[in-house]
Amino acid sequence: MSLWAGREDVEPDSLRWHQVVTPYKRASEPGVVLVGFGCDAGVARNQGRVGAAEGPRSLRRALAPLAWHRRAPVFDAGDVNCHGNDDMESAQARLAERLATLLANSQLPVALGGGHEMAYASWSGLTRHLEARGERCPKIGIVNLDAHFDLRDPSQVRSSGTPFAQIAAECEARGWPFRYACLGVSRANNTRALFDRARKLGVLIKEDREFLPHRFEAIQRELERFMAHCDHLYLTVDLDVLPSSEAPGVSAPAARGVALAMIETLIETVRDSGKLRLADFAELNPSFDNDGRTARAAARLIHQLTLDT
Ligand SMILES: N=CN[C@@H](CCC(=O)O)C(=O)O
Repeated sequence: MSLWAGREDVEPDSLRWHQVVTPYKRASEPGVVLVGFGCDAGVARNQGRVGAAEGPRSLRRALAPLAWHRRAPVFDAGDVNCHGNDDMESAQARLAERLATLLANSQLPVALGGGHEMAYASWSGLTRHLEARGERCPKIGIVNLDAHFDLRDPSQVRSSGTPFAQIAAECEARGWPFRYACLGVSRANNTRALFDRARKLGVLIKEDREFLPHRFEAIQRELERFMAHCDHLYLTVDLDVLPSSEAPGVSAPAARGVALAMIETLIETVRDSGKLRLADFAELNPSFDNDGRTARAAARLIHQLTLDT
């Protein structure tokens, strides 16, 4: 909680996040709950640049000074931390458990990463919650804003590059539909094998180069059609979807990426669907974050996602 500090304005109605965020308690009224995932074991296993374990602290620092425009509260439920490479699966299980509990308490969890291996934990938490509620075959839509499919074959090693392949396999085992939209993917950074797997799995694919001003409305309509066929939405944002000029602090900076302005609009579209159950923001690596640009961009996106006015 010590990270929630900063400037205080004397004028009335001038609150900032750090003055409003309070520790989460089981009896807290419904609101947004932040949970950190201090883990980059998945990035290490995926041979990426480690450092994302420090992401949650940096994200809280970037959120703290932002102006407060919400009506409903925001709580901080602390961090789930990973203790070394061999602890990744256990950390994912702990995060899943915490998210399921928050969902059961009518909260909107927003998880702060951490490597993108957190996606498997987020989906597992939502699944656990829906199963406990007796939903037999929920249509969960995953909206992933990402330069990468993260559909690598998990049979050898599970990592930040495998969560959606793990989720697809679990959906198949349960007889559930796998509804996955990957928006912003880079052809140059995903092999043919990954594109083939994505096509076989029926993934809604939008490449980074399709995000042009005159095509953007059509992409939004496609996203709306995708969401219309889902009961519940899980939004996951890998910050490497942004251009490296806007997000240098990630494991794999994007040469092209999708502009923050467009990503923000997509996030608002998901927010306004009425179906959003949880969200996460992955891969922030403060060691490479010149001038805190990536943390600021992520904080702005979280701010927009959680606006309730
Ligand atoms: N979550 C990121 N996944 C990317 C990472 C690529 C990289 O670090 O170079 C992937 O597996 O392709």
